[in-house]
Amino acid sequence: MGDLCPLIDELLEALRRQGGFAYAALVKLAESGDRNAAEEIYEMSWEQLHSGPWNEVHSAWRDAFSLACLLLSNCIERQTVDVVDQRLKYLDMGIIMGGLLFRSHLEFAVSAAQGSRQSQPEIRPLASNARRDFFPPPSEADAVNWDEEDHRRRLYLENLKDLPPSTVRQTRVRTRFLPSLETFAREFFGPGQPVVITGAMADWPAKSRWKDIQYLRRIAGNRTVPVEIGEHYLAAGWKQELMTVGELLNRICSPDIDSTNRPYLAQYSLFEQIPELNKDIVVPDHCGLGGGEMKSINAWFGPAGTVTPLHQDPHHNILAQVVGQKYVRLYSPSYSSQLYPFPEFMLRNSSQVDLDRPDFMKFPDFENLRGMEFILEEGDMLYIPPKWWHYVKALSPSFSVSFWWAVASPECSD
Ligand SMILES: O=C(O)CCC(=O)C(=O)O
Ligand SMILES: [Fe+2]
Repeated sequence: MGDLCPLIDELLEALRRQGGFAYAALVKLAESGDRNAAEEIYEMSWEQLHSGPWNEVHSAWRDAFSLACLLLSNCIERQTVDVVDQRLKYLDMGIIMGGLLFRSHLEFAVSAAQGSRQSQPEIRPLASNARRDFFPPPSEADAVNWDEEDHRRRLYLENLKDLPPSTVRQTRVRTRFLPSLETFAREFFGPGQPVVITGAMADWPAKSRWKDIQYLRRIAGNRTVPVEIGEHYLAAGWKQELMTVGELLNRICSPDIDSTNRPYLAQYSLFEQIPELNKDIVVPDHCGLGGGEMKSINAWFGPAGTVTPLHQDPHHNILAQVVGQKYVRLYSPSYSSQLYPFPEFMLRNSSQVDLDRPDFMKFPDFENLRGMEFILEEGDMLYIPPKWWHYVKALSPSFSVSFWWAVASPECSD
């Protein structure tokens, strides 16, 4: 723990400046490094982390939480049966909820813990009802032509009943097979028009690897991640839970999923936490356009039926559909007032209109609004320009990756 000392001193100084009772406990911890002190800090910082809005939690408390996780993971007795799993649990908690001060120590400890597993047998047995490959290839017999002009945009009959109703015929999105960067920039990026890019994911290792449950279990099965539970983030009863990827896979394969317990690993920086999965994806060249910077690369992984309600984001977005299919509805930002954004500041980028159960009495301007609707197929990339409203529903178990980037102009700096 020698190299931790300067960082602990830095943390102590930050907390001392903040004042409060934690300082004394941390001094004790720094001096003793014993388990009781680590537990004390864990509990104190956990309480602070949950004491108010996330962005108001002082960063020193997040760092204190990371440190406690790091120390506690080190305290797991070697004789413990699932010592690696328990260590990883603490380390992942530190990575997910903690600050950045001890991040590299946490990551190093993850590698060390995993290295020590080499000789141990494979993780957990599959749930009895789980199929090995839970993404069976679509059968032609189940498919209907979705659009006369575009036979590839098919819809699976069994899912038709679950799609959001439309009162007007929505328009199609434009589709391009492997457009050059120049074409993409001129026709879509520049004018701010969405497009489905096909054929651009052939070199993604993820395309074959992520269909295999055993692969995901092997790489990430015992890693803890934050999972959303419920219909969607605006619905009553929605919550977040920490669980391992193994547990998430069991739930995705379970026949008992309904809107109250549907899990969704949504908008999560999985590839920072698990760099091995990062090797399976390829950052699209498009994300360099505009000379700006990558804002975030997020995973979206869940069973059929996950919904992301109608909302807009401030960044350029390439949503890459790695496994499965998703139904997408898009509306231009020029229709924002007809989409009735929530008045509350925190929700102002979400529409009050529930696309699955639209209330035309309450939101009359929405009734005849024309958007785009289509199926995002496996291997497709959807470009969503900044501020375009989007609603997304998975039609099968699905794994997508979003790339958000900003251009080097004041309009998108946040
Ligand atoms: O795939 C989803 O469920 C939503 C994706 C999304 O909202 C985004 O990439 O910004
Ligand atoms: Fe979004």
